[in-house]
Amino acid sequence: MPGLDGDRIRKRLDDARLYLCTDARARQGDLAEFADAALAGGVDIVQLRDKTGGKPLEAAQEIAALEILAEACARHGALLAVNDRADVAVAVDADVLHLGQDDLPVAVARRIVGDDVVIGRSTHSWEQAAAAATEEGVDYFCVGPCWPTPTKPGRAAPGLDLVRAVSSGIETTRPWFAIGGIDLARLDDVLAAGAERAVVVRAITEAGDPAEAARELRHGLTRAG
Ligand SMILES: Cc1ncc(COP(=O)(O)OP(=O)(O)O)c(N)n1
Ligand SMILES: Cc1nc(C(=O)O)sc1CCOP(=O)(O)O
Ligand SMILES: [Mg+2]
Repeated sequence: MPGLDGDRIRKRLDDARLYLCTDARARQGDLAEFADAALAGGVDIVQLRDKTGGKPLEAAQEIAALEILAEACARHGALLAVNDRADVAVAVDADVLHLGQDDLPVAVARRIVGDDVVIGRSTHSWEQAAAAATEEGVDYFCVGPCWPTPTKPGRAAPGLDLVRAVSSGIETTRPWFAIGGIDLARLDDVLAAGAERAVVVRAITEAGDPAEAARELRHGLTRAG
């Protein structure tokens, strides 16, 4: 929720279970309606991630879409996340900035966004996850892909083996999320591997009923603790 201080954002991050990444271009004008539905279903964090056709959004389009998502997140008490760009996160007063291994270094991003934005990191190996669990400036990390996914073509999947290894072998107070190929049918396997939080794209963006899809996923995650 834009306007929260870092402590409150970190508390909400701790409580978060279901994280949605959504595009904007493919939604053809229904971004607000779609976001409201997903949030009503129980999504805790919404990230704008639009790489349709392999091309990121232009900054002006990205900010316009983020303003729509910011209003929806404010209506539902959810956190707004920006992907990749620290300048855009500042521009829209986002709660969260998500960085991959090839994005801005965390220390550089932290200097740009300050302490009241939480920073997340993608990880795809034990070494990267162990680093994200301790690196200064990182608030949460993601582990995956759990399965190969068309949403991130070319990204080799370490699979649930990595989720199991992180769950049993990395002691951290930082929240971490499983990602990649997760849907309702696979959720029990993700939970059994030791994850308590999940990031999804298609499981909600491609659902006929995004509110119901989010509700079922959130229910599964809540049941697991
Ligand atoms: C919550 C979340 N987790 C992972 C990613 C992937 O980040 P990255 O590896 O930088 O790839 P792109 O999404 O930027 O293509 C993410 N965006 N969000
Ligand atoms: C954006 C992204 N990052 C990943 C990672 O492993 O870091 S997997 C992924 C795509 C996840 O999409 P879906 O839920 O549609 O499979
Ligand atoms: Mg990235």
